[in-house]
Amino acid sequence: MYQHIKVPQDGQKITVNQDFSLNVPDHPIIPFIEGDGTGADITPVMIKVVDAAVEKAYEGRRKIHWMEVYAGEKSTRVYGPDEWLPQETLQAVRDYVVSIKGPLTTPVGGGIRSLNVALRQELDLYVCLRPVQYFEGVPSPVKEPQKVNMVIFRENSEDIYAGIEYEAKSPKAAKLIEFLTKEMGVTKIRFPETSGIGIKPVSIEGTERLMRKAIQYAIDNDKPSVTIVHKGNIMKYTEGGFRDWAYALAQKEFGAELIDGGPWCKFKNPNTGKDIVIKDAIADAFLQQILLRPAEYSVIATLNLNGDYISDALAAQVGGIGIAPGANMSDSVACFEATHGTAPKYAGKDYVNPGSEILSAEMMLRHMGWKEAADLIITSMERAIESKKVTYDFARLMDGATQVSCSGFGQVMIDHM
Ligand SMILES: NC(=O)C1=CN([C@@H]2O[C@H](COP(=O)(O)OP(=O)(O)OC[C@H]3O[C@@H](n4cnc5c(N)ncnc54)[C@H](OP(=O)(O)O)[C@@H]3O)[C@@H](O)[C@H]2O)C=CC1
Ligand SMILES: O=C(O)CCC(=O)C(=O)O
Ligand SMILES: [Mg+2]
Repeated sequence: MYQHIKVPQDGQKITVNQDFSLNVPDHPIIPFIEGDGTGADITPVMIKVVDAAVEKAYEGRRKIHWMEVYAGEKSTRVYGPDEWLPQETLQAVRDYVVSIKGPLTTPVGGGIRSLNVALRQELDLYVCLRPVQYFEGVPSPVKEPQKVNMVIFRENSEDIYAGIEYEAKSPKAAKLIEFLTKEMGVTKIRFPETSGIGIKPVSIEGTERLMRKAIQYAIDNDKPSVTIVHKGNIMKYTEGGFRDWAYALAQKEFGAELIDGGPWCKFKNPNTGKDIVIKDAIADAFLQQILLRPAEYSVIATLNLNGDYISDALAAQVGGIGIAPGANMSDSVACFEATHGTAPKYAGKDYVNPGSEILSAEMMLRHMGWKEAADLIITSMERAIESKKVTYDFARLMDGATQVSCSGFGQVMIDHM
C-alpha cells in the first residue's frame, strides 16, 4: 500500500468512533517521524522510555508497534531530493489517528516552507495544545516556578502563520500592493516599492472551534479560568475579532454571563458547580503578567503567532524548552510533538534533553487512555530530576548535578521506573 513505509505485521490501527472517542487496541501501530537535527538524538530515547513504561505498566499485555514515517531531511534521503513531506506520510498520520514527531527544520528567509506548519494545515490539526507545568527540583530563573500551571490552546491553522506572504520586489507583492493602494485606498504602506507583504487570516469558525476546545478543557479539568490572549487593540479585525468571537462563543454555547457589564464573563462548571471565568489580556501585557502574577492564569486561548511566543516564554519559567511537550490535534487526529526545534548545533551529539519529546509521548499515552504508563513516565521524570542526573540544560543551572547525555537521561528515567 505504501511506497516506503513499512507497516508492522503484528499491530493494529487505532480507530475513531462517531463521538470522536478512540478504540485503542492493546497492540496499536503508532507512526513516528524521527525529526531533523537533534530529532535523531531524542526520538530513539523517547521510544525506549515509552516502551519501558508500557512494558512495566502492562507486563507485556500491551505494546506499541512503532511505524517510521518520513518528513524533512530523512524523507529527502528516502524518497528523493525534493520530497520533504511525502503524501503517504500525511496519509499514515491521518489513517493511524495517533502519532508523534520530532522537530523539523525550517530555513529562515527563503527555502521550503515550514513542514511542521504544512502538516498541521494539511490535516487541519487546529489545536496546538501545550501544557506548562513545574517539576519539583527543575532549575528556573523565577522565584516561584511552582505558580506556573497553564495550558496553552494555540490556534494552529490561521493567522500570519498560514504562510501567505510575498517577497519584496516580486511581481506578486507588486500586484498586491497596487491592488491595496489603487483599489482599497490604502495609503499606509510606508515603502511600497520594497515591502514584502503578509496576510493574516483569522476567522469566526477558526476562533470558535479553538475556544470551544479550550473551554471544554477547563470544564473537564476543573480549571478556574480561560484567558483570551490577543493584540486586538492594534489588529482590530483579526486579533480583536478573535477576542470578540471567543467571548461570544462562551456566552452562546456555555451560558457565560457578563461580570460587571463585561467583557469578562463567567459560568458554572456543570461538573463541579464552580465558576469558570472567561477573561482576556493584551499579548504584550500578558507577557509581563505571566512573570509577575502567573498564578492568575490557567487555560490560555490564543492565536497562532502569539501562542508560539508564549509557549517558549512560559516554558523558560519552568526549566526551558528541554521539557516542554505539546500536541497538534483535530477532533479525530492527534500528532504529538515537542515545543522546541531541531537545535542544530547539538545535532548528533547525544547531548540535548529528550524530556520534551518524552513528555509529549506521555500526553499521547494519556490521550490513548494508557494512564498507568503515562503516570510511570511522570514519576520516573520526577525521580530522575530529584536524582540530579540531568542533561546539560538543567546541569548548568543546578547545584550538585551530574551531567548525563540525552540517552543517559533516558536510562536514568528507566532506572527510576
Ligand atoms: N515543531 C518543530 O518542529 C519546530 C521546529 N523549529 C525549527 O528548528 C530549527 C532551530 O530553531 P531554533 O530557533 O534554533 O530553536 P530550537 O528550539 O531548536 O533551539 C533553541 C535553543 O533552545 C534550547 N533547546 C532546544 N531544544 C532543546 C533540548 N531538547 N534540550 C535542551 N535545550 C534545548 C537550546 O538552548 P541553548 O543554546 O541555551 O542550549 C537551543 O539552542 C529552525 O529551523 C526552526 O524553524 C523550531 C521550533 C519548533
Ligand atoms: O515550523 C517551524 O519551524 C517552527 C514552529 C514553531 O516554532 C512552533 O510551532 O512552535
Ligand atoms: Mg515555536
